[in-house]
Amino acid sequence: MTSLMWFRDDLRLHDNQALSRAAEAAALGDAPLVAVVLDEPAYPGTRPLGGASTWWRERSLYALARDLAGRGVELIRAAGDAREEIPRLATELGATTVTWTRRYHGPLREVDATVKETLASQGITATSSPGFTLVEPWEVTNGQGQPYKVFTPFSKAAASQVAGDEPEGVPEMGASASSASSWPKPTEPAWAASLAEHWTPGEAGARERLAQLDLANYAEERDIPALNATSLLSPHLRFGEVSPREVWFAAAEEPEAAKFHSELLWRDFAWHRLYHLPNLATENVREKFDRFDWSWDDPRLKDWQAGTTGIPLVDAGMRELWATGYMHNRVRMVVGSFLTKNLGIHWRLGEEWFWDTLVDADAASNPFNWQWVAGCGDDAAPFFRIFNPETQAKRFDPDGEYVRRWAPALSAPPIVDLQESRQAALDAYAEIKD
Ligand SMILES: Cc1cc2nc3c(=O)[nH]c(=O)nc-3n(C[C@H](O)[C@H](O)[C@H](O)COP(=O)(O)OP(=O)(O)OC[C@H]3O[C@@H](n4cnc5c(N)ncnc54)[C@H](O)[C@@H]3O)c2cc1C
Repeated sequence: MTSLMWFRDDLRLHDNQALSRAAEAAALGDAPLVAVVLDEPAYPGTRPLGGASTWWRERSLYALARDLAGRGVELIRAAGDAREEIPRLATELGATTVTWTRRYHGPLREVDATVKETLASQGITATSSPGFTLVEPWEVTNGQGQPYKVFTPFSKAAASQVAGDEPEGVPEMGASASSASSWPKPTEPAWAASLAEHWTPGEAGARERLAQLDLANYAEERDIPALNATSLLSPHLRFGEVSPREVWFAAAEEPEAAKFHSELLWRDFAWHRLYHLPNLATENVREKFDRFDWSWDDPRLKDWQAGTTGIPLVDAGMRELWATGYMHNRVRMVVGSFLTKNLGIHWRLGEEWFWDTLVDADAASNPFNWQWVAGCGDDAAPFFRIFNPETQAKRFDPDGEYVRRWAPALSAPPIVDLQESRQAALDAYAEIKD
């Protein structure tokens, strides 16, 4: 008789509703609580984690295994298709219940539904809990019962539903003694050495960031990339090392929480859209963009990736990304606009590079924001809004501090003329405009 907790993108002990339910089931049945993580294959319609995310996950799992061992709970690691592995493990461990936090991408929902059915056929109860988003994606609908396509009405409806109940603490897990974790320490690939200087993956690192949350100047300074004015919580939220609900409540204590709450709701909106559009990473939301003449084989993609375009703000952003696995949001918009409009390269190639290199790469926020920048998403920036990187630099990095930090010496001349390429993009758009 065992209660099995299956950890996925919820690598935390605090405010983990699934873990609390699993611990309750263990206490009720006077049974041990056992935890498992599964290295799953890429199912059709999903893709393997990128390099930076894999780096992060390994460290986060190491931290989780230690935290659980400190409470006497073993974290088991297994690999394979969840539809076979979870029922097999549950039987092997004599589990009567299996508990997990819900995931919202269509192909994974199908996997989870099959796991649930198979467990039920074996007489094992499967329980799923919310917690990855602030509100369940299907619970926010407009007056006609339809999903939202526009952020502002979505955010109003979602904000009114954010649960009023306080985040939960760490559940009592019933074990009398802590044990040493035998989880192997992850090896540090040479390419990732600089990532380790910037981040502490795992719940302790997430809680430290949360404790530092200071929103006093957030609304005015969040767009200035040289300042550390944003929370830097995105990778911690991506891996569920802190719950969005806990972040929401912590922010509510701060002055001027509204702007920050609205950013958290953008995350929920991206998941709302992915829930309803499972092919968000591969298909233009607005179909007329299927006729747009984006390039798939422009050699300048390599300059963009390497931060050698000769455009200072773009190069600084791409180098920040390579060095840290992160890029400031304002600069993400600038490099995205530059790639898709000035260089005319397909947004999917930019999205794939971000997928591989961002520590916060997530299946909803990344394609959603790329489609937003490229102009082909719902509620996207209009295509003709082409960011001029020089004007953006004057406005948001007036002293050049951010550019000096990441791209102090620029050798190459610009690979594209900003004015000419802007006009070419507008002309290409006129062809598909209707
Ligand atoms: C082209 C592009 C790609 C992006 N890819 C990702 C991605 O893969 N993963 C990701 O988490 N964010 C992505 N973003 C959104 C945003 O850039 C990051 O969430 C933000 O920079 C994270 O920094 P922070 O935690 O300090 O943000 P804060 O300003 O402190 O915001 C708090 C939280 O709100 C959420 N948030 C803020 N802005 C957005 C947004 N535009 N969309 C969705 N959620 C948001 C994040 O969870 C963030 O941690 C992308 C933006 C662009 C323009």
